[in-house]
Amino acid sequence: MADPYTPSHPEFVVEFHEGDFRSFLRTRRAFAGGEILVHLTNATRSPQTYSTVQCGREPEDNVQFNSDFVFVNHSCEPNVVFDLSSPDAREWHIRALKDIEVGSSVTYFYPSTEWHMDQAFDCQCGTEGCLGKIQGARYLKREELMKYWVSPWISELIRERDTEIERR
Ligand SMILES: C[S@@+](CC[C@H](N)C(=O)[O-])C[C@H]1O[C@@H](n2cnc3c(N)ncnc32)[C@H](O)[C@@H]1O
Repeated sequence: MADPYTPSHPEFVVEFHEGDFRSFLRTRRAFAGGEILVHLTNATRSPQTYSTVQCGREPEDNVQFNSDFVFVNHSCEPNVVFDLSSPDAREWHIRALKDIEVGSSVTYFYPSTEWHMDQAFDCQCGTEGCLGKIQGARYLKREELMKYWVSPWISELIRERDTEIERR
C-alpha cells in the first residue's frame, strides 16, 4: 500500500497489523443484508497468487482487485459474498449476506470462489463451525460446502469430482 495510506473506498478502511497477513478490512458504515457493498470495477486478470480471486472454472481464471478489497479475510461464518458469477464483469460485486454493523471486519468464504488455493492456511476466524485448514473447495466435502453460497464453477467442479468418485 502507498504511504501515507488513503483508503481506496471511503466506506471501508484497512486495519494494518504487524506480521504476515494479519491486516484486514473494516466497514465505516452499516450495510443491510442483501445490499451491494461495492462493484468490483477495477479487477484485472492475473496469475494466481494468495491475493487473487478465481473468476471462472479454469485454474488460470483469476483476478486481482487492485484495491483495499484485497484485505478481505476468510471466515467460516462470512458476512459477504464475492459474486463474480456474471459473464459481464461489470456486474461483479461484493454483497452483504446479513446486516453488517459499522466497524465490522468484512469476511468472505474463500472456497466459495477458490477451487485450489495458492496459499493454504490454518483458519483463525474463531467461529464455532470453523473448518480448520482452508485450501480451497476441492478439499471440502459437499455437505460442508452446501451451507454456503458458492460460485457456479465451484458447484460444477464439486459435482464432477463427486460423480468421478462414485464411478470408481
Ligand atoms: C488476500 S489475503 C487477506 C489479507 C491478509 N490478512 C493480509 O494482511 O494481507 C489472504 C491471506 O490472509 C490470511 N488470512 C485470511 N483469512 C484468514 C483467516 N481466517 N485465518 C488466518 N489467516 C487468514 C492468509 O494468510 C491468507 O493467505
